Amino acid sequence: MSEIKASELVLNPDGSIYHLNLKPEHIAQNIIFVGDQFRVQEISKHFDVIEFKTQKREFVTHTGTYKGKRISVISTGIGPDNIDIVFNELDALVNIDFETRQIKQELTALNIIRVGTSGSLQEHIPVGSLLMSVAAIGTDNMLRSYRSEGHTNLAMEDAFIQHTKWNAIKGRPYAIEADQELIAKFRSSEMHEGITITAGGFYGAQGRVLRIAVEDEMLNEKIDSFKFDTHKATNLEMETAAIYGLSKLLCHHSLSLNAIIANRKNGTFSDNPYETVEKLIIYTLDKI
Ligand SMILES: O=P(O)(O)O[C@H]1O[C@H](CO)[C@@H](O)[C@H]1O
Ligand SMILES: O=c1cc[nH]c(=O)[nH]1
Repeated sequence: MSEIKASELVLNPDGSIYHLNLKPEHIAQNIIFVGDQFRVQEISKHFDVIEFKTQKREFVTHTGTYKGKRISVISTGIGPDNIDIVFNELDALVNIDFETRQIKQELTALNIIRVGTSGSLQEHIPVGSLLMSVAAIGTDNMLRSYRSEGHTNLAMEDAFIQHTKWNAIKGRPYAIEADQELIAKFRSSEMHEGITITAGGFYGAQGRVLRIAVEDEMLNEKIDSFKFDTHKATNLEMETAAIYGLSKLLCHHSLSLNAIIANRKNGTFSDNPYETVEKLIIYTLDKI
């Protein structure tokens, strides 16, 4: 096997991976992703001990233990393009030997839980709710750079395209399920469940109009009435489908949990988003 070149697997002078600034020994097998870098400390403040901290750009990592369980919390920043960076670098940390620059014979699967914020599309899921993404549909195209055939749910993609009369100029949405064992572990009566729509932007891509007209002004209403099997499309955010897609391609286990801070149906935004995020953090740490 030929070695992966310096231009492809980029390491810093100290041997850490390029953007995340991490070496293999710095990360746990259980990982929590957050978007906002300041949310990392809101999670690690609950740890018994923090053994390691680092930051480069928006990528902050704290590794420690919570009730004896080793966990790393990593901020991804905003959007699927950032997930591409974080996911590939995390996978390299566990599955590529940095000395030989070869893929390891024995691969490690990470458990990744996203603790994110999101906007609900449904009247019955108000701000302040918690929601688990049982599946996600990405409208951002990030996964389409990879050979994703055979990994995505074609039937769900087709149903979504048909239901929304999706304009092909925006690319083909990709649909992926969450890890079934993690769904079972995190399920409870406190948690709504639904299909999350991951957008490549906060404004036009989520149907928000300030000064520029959107390509399809009815899109959110069409998404709001989309149902596949037993689940409805419930919420919009910017990372989940990308996480599920790369997890599937690289054989990791992922689940995305959402603190609902906006309700697009009735036009409301939470007065106290941090309270809902804190509720989700406690919920996650107690189940992980
Ligand atoms: O709160 P985080 O985790 O960043 O998640 C949501 O908030 C950001 C937009 O404000 C996007 O990243 C979206 O997915
Ligand atoms: O509406 C929302 C709220 C949070 N994050 C998003 O991406 N969209």
